Amino acid sequence: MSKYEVVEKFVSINGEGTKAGQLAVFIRFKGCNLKCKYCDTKWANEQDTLYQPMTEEEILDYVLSTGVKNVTLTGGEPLLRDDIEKVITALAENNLNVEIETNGSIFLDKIRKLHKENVTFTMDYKLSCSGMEQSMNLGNFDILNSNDTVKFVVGSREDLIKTKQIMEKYNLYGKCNLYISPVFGMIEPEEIVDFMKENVMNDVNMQIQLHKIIWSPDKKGV
Ligand SMILES: C[S@@+](CC[C@H](N)C(=O)[O-])C[C@H]1O[C@@H](n2cnc3c(N)ncnc32)[C@H](O)[C@@H]1O
Ligand SMILES: Nc1nc2[nH]cc(C(=O)O)c2c(=O)[nH]1
Ligand code: SF4
Ligand SMILES: [Mg+2]
Repeated sequence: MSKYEVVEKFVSINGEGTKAGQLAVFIRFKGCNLKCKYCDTKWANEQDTLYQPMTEEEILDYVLSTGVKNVTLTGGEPLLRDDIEKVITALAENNLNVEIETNGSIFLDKIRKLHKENVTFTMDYKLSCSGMEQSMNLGNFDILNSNDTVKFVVGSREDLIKTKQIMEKYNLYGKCNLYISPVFGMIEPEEIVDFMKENVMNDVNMQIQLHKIIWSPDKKGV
């Protein structure tokens, strides 16, 4: 049985997305194929970062031991491993709500074809401030459904303008949950609200990462 490189596992309040404010178990996997300029988890992607090798069974046992029904697979980039579907299937078959935080560069078709209703994507669309926009797999917009989320992490007005353009170009309003999130400390949340009001952006959610308010913004394990 293959082992997955888990850099941290913890229970916290989900600070982001449609389940923000709810308890969730986090499994953070090592390594990423992108290098977003703003990444708040760079440490998880360094070659020499320590990790706990865990089988899918050990991951499942840990999640079940917490009694928490929401689980977020994140990283780093959780979908880097070809066999990650074994972890996803094991969790989904135990009636857990499985959220996959993914960076938008990996085609989601294979995981969607598992046909698990309780597996949802929270997919970033990387904007200019990340420096990774060219890595986006635009085919994913045809795969996402109303249970999924596209998250736009914005660091500037330019990013906000592009966000609106992408939402319109790919007709995302009403198709899936839409979230705009500030790059922490890089843009005032008020600027996002003003932009949403200026453009009457109905059906869009503005978020602030709750865990960076509850704890110190760079605290691990929360
Ligand atoms: C650390 S990433 C891991 C999952 C995946 N690699 C991705 O980027 O979606 C989890 C989420 O944190 C967001 N994030 C990373 N650094 C951030 C920052 N400095 N401010 C706000 N959000 C940030 C990412 O955009 C992503 O939505
Ligand atoms: N509390 C908390 N909620 C989160 N939601 C998504 C996270 C992530 O890093 O993917 C995250 C995180 O790092 N902490
Ligand atoms: S894709 Fe996610 S983990 Fe990778 S560098 Fe960007 S924010 Fe960090
Ligand atoms: Mg995080």
